[in-house]
Amino acid sequence: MVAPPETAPPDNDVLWARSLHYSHSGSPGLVGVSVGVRQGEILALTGPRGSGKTTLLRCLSGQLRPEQGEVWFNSVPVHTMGALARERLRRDRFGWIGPEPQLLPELKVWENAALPLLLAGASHRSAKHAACEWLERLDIGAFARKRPGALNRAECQRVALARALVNEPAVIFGDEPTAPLHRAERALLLRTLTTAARSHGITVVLATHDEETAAVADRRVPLLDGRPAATAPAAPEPPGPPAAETTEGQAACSLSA
Ligand SMILES: Nc1ncnc2c1ncn2[C@@H]1O[C@H](COP(=O)(O)OP(=O)(O)OP(=O)(O)O)[C@@H](O)[C@H]1O
Repeated sequence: MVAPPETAPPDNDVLWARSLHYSHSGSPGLVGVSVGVRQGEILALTGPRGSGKTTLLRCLSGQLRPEQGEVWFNSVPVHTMGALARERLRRDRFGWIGPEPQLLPELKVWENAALPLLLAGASHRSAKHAACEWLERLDIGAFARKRPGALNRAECQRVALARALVNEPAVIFGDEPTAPLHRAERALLLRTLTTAARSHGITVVLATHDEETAAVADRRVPLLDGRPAATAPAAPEPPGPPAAETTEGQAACSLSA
């Protein structure tokens, strides 16, 4: 009998990553990040620009293979999978919503929303049915037969959300999903995403530097310079600024932490 690997993830973590390292053409993106995400949890990866949130999200979702470390989805080791298997995993079990909707302009709205199902080989009829149901739930059913060009930015982002939800994924990854939206649109998208996730038991991992977006999460994992913020090396002491500047600097630090 083959002994289970020593590093197998805890049972209640749907995603689990250990000691991830990744560099972009030699410059460090992730430096030893570990994180576990529980079933049904909404987790926010927070931190300033360039702190490694997107790189971590892409490693967790199988888009990037870490140079070192492990990523597990349930009991499946994602870090040892080949490109094709990771592609299938992403298509069948994961949903993705990025800062731009990235809809195909030549396809109708429902076809855009149905893409993961159509690519997985679902019948045209069942894919259309599922896509239209999600578009209705997200209050954009009326646009199903239009092209994306007829929709505004917030409506397009909701189509992207329908596409992320259409295969009822185990995990949705959101990379700054509210970035292109105004305040009211942002709140609506977040409410829609969290309601859909809670009602369908979908786990959500959000990368964001927006406080309002992070506030919907059950838990936050702050990153800094590609590391968990708590373990990032402290910045060198600046040479003694005037008292007023020190106060301002401290306020800026506490906002970005
Ligand atoms: N394709 C790339 N080529 C080179 N360096 C990259 C690339 N992508 C990311 N990096 C670098 O890796 C580090 C982490 O970037 P990453 O995009 O993961 O951070 P982030 O926290 O998501 O930032 P942002 O909010 O700006 O997207 C940064 O220093 C960034 O400049």
